[in-house]
Amino acid sequence: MASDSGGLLLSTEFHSDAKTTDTSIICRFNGINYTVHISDGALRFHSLPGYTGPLKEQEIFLRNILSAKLVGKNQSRRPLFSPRDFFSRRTGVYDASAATPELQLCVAKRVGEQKWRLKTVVLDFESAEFGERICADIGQFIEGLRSRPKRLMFFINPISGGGQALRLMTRRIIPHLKAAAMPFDYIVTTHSGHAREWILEQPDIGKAFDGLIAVGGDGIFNEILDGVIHRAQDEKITSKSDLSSPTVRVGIIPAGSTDSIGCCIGLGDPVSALIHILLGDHMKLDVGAVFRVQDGSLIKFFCAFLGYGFFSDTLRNSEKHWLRRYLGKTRYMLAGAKTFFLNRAYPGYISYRPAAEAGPDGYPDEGLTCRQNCPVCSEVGEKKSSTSAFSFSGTSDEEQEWQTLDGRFTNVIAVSLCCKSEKSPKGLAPTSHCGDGCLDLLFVKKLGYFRLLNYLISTSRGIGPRSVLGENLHACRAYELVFRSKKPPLDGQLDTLRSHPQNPRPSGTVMRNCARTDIHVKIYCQLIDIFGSGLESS
Ligand SMILES: Nc1ncnc2c1ncn2[C@@H]1O[C@H](COP(=O)(O)OP(=O)(O)OP(=O)(O)O)[C@@H](O)[C@H]1O
Repeated sequence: MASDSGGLLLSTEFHSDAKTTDTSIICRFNGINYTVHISDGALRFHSLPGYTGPLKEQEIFLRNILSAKLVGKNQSRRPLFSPRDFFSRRTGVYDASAATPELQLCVAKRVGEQKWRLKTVVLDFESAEFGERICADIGQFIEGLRSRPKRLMFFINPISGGGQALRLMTRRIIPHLKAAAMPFDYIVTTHSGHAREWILEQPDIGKAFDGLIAVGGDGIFNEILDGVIHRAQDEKITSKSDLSSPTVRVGIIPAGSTDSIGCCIGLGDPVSALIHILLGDHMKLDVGAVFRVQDGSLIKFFCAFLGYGFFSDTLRNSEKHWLRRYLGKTRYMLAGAKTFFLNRAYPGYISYRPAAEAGPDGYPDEGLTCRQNCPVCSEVGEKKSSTSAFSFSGTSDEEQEWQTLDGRFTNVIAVSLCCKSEKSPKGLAPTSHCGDGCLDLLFVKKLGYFRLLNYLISTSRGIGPRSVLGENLHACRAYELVFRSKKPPLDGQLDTLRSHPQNPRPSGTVMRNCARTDIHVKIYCQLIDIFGSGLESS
């Protein structure tokens, strides 16, 4: 997992030319004269003798510089973010004949928790030659950063978040991309499934782009996810498949109504999410897959949440087109109120293969949460890269005993991330990890109105589900799950399971296409590489 906290420099890839670094180059920075040189991957400024102010030494980490350009001093004094820079009247072109050029650096800066912004730093040099040398060294360093994307493709869902995605793209994202000199293409989707179709049709997507970025909510991101995973496989995907990881990275700029995936990996703020993409920060994510039990065929991939019962009924009710287009986030409140008053419970016959290292009673309600450079995910990642037998299950040990459970459930959820959002600050499963190769399963048995309300309020206040639900909650961490809504002929044995066409319709965003089908859910450990660096430790 690559990450950058604040202004820390992480790279040692730069080997500056000794002649350049040893020479004293004098520049003016924030009105103060400094000698400047590059060492240990940073531009270092030392004030000249006689300076008595507080800013005797300063540094800018090269790792955080996104672009560097020389402009003639009298040609452009505008900051890089002036909207005028992005239209044809742009005039900031370096003129070698200008006697005193200035170097404009576009620098990523952490300005708060999970918040990054681009700043323009202007350095005035005594001579054009000095400016050119520093600019060339910075350019060479940036070129050498292999994790930095060179070209990006954006998919903008015009209906995400009640129509905010397009506005966000034109007003904030494109100006920042231009400031960072990042080449990009974009598609404004015209229909559901557009992004996925486009990805599947492209001959060499991994060569053309270093990242495919969703601008919208979790739905458009899942389309991209589905497209890139299908592209990476040579054969048809079934429940027996061991999937290859896509070569192209994916990303998300949150502009949807809930943006759960973005929130779980520290990308709740759109501009900060873009800056992580531009810096090339990336991490691995588990991906869940839903198969038909009957024939093992793939129904869908998911990256955060799979549900049956309360949350999925709410999502399904909120998916009505006109609600989505005009009501944005409010639609979840209306749909939630309707689901609450109906207070349905559904039968479920469940088998699951528990994860080896689950807590004392099978599930760690309190414990280590997934953060930047998470030790749990790193350990699993190392195991994955060193063991050829390692498949989806987080371990090469396939001998885990299957467990069974049945009853009537108000809510059944399987998550691969903590599923944080504005409505649930700690998430539906606060201790879930992004890349541990496990599903967190939460089975909420039938609840009365009072307990249901209590559960919903506590979720929105960040209180763990176990303390509220007690014995009404069965929670566990598992590698795979079989869910049936009608009693199976033989419990716990995958080979003998049959589908039941007369089953009630399962609900939820992921399950809605698999009406009347028994499902087999598997988690694929660290299958995709996503731009982002994880939640910062608070
Ligand atoms: N042009 C389009 N017209 C209609 N639907 C689209 C279009 N482009 C994409 N979609 C579909 O819209 C659905 C919802 O989109 P998305 O999740 O991005 O927004 P949202 O619902 O506002 O956000 P969230 O999922 O965070 O609540 C997705 O399933 C996607 O396939």
